[in-house]
Amino acid sequence: MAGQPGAANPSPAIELQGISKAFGPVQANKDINLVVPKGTIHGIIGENGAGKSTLMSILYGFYRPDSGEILIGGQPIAITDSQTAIRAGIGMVFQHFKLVQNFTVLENIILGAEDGGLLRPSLSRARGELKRLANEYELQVDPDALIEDLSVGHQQRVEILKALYRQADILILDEPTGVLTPAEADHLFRILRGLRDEGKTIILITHKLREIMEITDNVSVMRRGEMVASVKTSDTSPAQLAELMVGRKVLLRVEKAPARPGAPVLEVRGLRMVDASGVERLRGIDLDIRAGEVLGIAGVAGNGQTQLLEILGGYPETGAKLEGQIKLKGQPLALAGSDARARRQAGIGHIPEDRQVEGLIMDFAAWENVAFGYHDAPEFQNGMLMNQSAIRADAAAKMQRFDVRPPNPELAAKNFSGGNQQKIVVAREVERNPDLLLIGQPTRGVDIGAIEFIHKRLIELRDAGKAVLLVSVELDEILALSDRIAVMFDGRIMGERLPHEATTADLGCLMAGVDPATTAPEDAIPPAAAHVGTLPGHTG
Ligand SMILES: Nc1ncnc2c1ncn2[C@@H]1O[C@H](COP(=O)(O)OP(=O)(O)OP(=O)(O)O)[C@@H](O)[C@H]1O
Repeated sequence: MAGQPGAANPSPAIELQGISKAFGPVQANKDINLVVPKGTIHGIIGENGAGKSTLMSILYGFYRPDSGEILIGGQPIAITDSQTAIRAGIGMVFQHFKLVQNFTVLENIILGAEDGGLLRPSLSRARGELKRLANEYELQVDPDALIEDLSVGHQQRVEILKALYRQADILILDEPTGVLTPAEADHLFRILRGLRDEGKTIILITHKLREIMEITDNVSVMRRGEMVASVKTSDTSPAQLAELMVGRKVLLRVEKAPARPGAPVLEVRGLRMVDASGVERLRGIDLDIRAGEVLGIAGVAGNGQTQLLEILGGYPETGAKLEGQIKLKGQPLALAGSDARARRQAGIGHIPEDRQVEGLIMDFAAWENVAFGYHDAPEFQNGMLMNQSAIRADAAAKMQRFDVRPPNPELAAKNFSGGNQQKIVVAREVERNPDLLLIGQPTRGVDIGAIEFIHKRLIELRDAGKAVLLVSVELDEILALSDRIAVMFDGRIMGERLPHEATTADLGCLMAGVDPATTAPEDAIPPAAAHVGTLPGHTG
């Protein structure tokens, strides 16, 4: 193991000694040692399933370690539950927020703080304190807004405020930028730097090496349950970190030959959608994708991309009104009354943006999820019955090929790490060889080794003459995979570019609703677009 950064510091903020934790046969953490000096930002990276979330859950009192010791500020402490962690000054911002959706911001912030006997605030004192924290840390949010009405970026602010309200000195953030726009990610980083500069200690779990290089002081690498290195960020490089994580060299770019587009596979004309509350989400979309090409749709989340994928995939939002035409290989597809099953049978595969809600049934075993939507395929039938052993064998083979870890088809989907859940969905859809693959945020929460793998599979599908519609908020990913790029803004396609002629500034303008081709140069770059050039990504 490389030298522990700051090991000479007499009382680091956090010290973990020999932490181990098993879940049945899976050794999620194995004899982990970690030292995090006070007042630093410490990155933790590692492949999906490496054990990062387990380690942080131990620190936050969700799991008890099987063995090992935790020291906070030099003092040994038994963190038996999250109230103990909170009292020890630890705050956690989860990947999937833990806020009560139909409570207000203020209610969420004080919720739980009083049970711990930490603070017994009157509502007006709490409101005053919240205002002070929000101003001090640039975390403005309306205290009376309901959580369900806030954007994900603002919900995350509430999570951070909640930790600060409980006087956290140590803040753990698990994949905080996965759901943020580039501008929101920049803002978050400014806040984290500010917190560090006033002496708080921050642990950041991320798969994005660019973020590690940009914001952390030290970085620790986990592989298969073990801590394999802890280094000063300025002494390392993305390529070295990638190799430490995966145990081999990783291509940090996509290799592909020029596309050879064939006949049109998908033709969309004048697609409009008004949602159940009367908001027009799609305002007349026209697009074409040919066999053998990837059309990338760039855009800030929330500009209609989700609705487009859902409509094409056959499950528009309940109560939505639709208009327009969709043709698949020249055949019109019904807009009304369509369903996901019919679309699959017609040759459309779909990897939805939110794997936990739409891609998987979390309580079902992996083998059931690998067959999900395809269980009536002839090879899975045994007369009138489902051939469960064929489905299990098929799932095991696909999980093996996609390197899902652990490769255990009997494990419930919820017990796989986030990235491995995504691999299960990708394996299911890609291996069906659809004529058209719809794919939303394919690599959200996925480690670099798996990104390399998923990108390769998508290009192979393209090279086998299939059409791919890729929606991603990661501009790096759009630029690396697409043969053509369309930018969506406010329910419309703002413009189309070829990847070699697209610049991030140009795409950023389109993403902010300005077409530089039709706008005077001095007006061309709106402030929101200026952040796009610093989009956090994986390549160094
Ligand atoms: N409650 C559980 N029951 C069974 N196995 C579990 C449980 N929680 C985690 N695991 C397993 O422990 C291992 C470590 O998982 P963990 O979630 O800590 O990984 P991670 O590094 O955070 O991954 P990711 O980057 O995908 O979020 C994985 O093999 C996972 O399947």
